Amino acid sequence: MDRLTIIKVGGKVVENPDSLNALLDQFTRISGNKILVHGGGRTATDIAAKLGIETEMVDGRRITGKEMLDVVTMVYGGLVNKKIVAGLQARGCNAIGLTGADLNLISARKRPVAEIDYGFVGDVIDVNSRELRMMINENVVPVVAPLTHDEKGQLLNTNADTIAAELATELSDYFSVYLFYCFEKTGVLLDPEDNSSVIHELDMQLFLQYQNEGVIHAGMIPKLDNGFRAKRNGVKEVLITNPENMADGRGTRLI
Ligand SMILES: Nc1ncnc2c1ncn2[C@@H]1O[C@H](COP(=O)(O)OP(=O)(O)O)[C@@H](O)[C@H]1O
Ligand SMILES: CC(=O)N[C@@H](CCC(=O)OP(=O)(O)O)C(=O)O
Repeated sequence: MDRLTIIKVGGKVVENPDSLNALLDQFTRISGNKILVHGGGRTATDIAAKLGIETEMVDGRRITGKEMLDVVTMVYGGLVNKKIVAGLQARGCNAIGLTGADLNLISARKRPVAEIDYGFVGDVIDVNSRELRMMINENVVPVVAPLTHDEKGQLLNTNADTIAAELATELSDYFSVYLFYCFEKTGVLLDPEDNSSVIHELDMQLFLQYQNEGVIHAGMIPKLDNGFRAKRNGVKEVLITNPENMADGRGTRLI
């Protein structure tokens, strides 16, 4: 099977022009089939605040009311996605920006209300990769925003780490998929303040242990849950890394 590299880039890298440029430089250098999935949570929070809309996160997921859904649609589907596409085109990389609604790429259902009402947050039901594969085979580079739809006209907000894991899993029927979660630190760290304390290999048992000890917390927990799920479901390699180290395969490898 041919290799496919999927890079997911997080909000802290995206919001800073220098780190975004570094990421786009590295991404352009990756040879062969590739997809970029982006977040942008921090940009959405900033723009929502400017509009007087408060952000509330629960377990790394944004409570997405009607107004917040409009903000994330504009920020992820518009501002962030198109900035990245233009940046890649400037580097000679023939990118196309997509949400999960485009080409019916990712359908989802609104998360049922339990103890918490997440609002317009979508849990992925299906990934339709047919047209995506046609594009990849034509050397077009998809840039995917963290928005899904319910096939009845409702857009939904879905975590970008989840989008990357779902795409990687679906595409592993057709490609040998390498999934890189790229964020602002060098990998999963023993000490979150020390970039030299990278855990080079992480298995499920160690993940649970570090989670219990509080070494791994916050946004890193859902990221690793997604990464391990992708690995269990056929993705060849999952690496947690940063823009500088991703090309060399340095960071935390899930085993
Ligand atoms: N052990 C750890 N190593 C590295 N980061 C960690 C760790 N535990 C918690 N984190 C936190 O997880 C965050 C990454 O998760 P998140 O903000 O969701 O990333 P992204 O921007 O890619 O969506 C880091 O910014 C860091 O604060
Ligand atoms: C449901 C949900 O939480 N969606 C995320 C989607 C963006 C995202 O995941 O961005 P990062 O990768 O930058 O964190 C959010 O709105 O924050």
